Amino acid sequence: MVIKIGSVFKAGGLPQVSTSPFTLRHPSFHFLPDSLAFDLPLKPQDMGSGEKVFVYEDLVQHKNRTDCWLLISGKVYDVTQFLEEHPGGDEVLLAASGKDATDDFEDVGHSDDARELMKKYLIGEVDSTTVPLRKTVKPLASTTVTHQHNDGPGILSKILQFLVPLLILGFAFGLQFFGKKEKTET
Ligand code: HEM
Repeated sequence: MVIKIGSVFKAGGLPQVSTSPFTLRHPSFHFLPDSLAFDLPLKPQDMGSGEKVFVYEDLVQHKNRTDCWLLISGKVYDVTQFLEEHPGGDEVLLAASGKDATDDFEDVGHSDDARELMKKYLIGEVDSTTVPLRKTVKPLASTTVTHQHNDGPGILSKILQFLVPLLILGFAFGLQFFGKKEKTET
């Protein structure tokens, strides 16, 4: 039976770690008598700096004007008090809550001051194993179409432009030649 050190359990909707600073008691094994219950030794760095560890699903419950959390680069920020002050407006923050907002945040190109300010709202981090993978795959159709435009029809139409007049010319000469031949025979 393997337990990942640093895994999170929820009690009353909130993730919890055991009260002892370097141990974590997993509730999945609550059926074990206390004498058999095991505490996993945790190194201080596993605990972070006393920050809470959340699961990704927790974010869904904090995406409104009175309770707004952001997930940026694995860290969770409670920006409820910052909504009104945010220079980019509250709407963008609300739209970026309830999901991984890393790309939204980075796309804006926030200043160093903004990154410093973030620390004020940091409340914990998210268990990375609970975060869905980000989709970065480009649609296949667009690459195929570009490819076809460059090679396929381009070359084919050039060949046809050259061949069609030649064929018409050959056909005309052929008709003339056979027409003359028939006349001389009669
Ligand atoms: C804790 C999180 C955040 C903090 C502390 C923060 C802070 C700031 C600050 C200080 C600025 C002023 C410009 C600068 O110094 O870079 C700013 C601008 C802006 N932020 Fe944020 N921001 C946060 C998250 C986000 C997120 C998730 C978005 C989502 C798209 C966002 C969108 C914007 C936009 C659109 C602007 C305006 C940029 C402009 O007008 O040039 N911010 N933010």
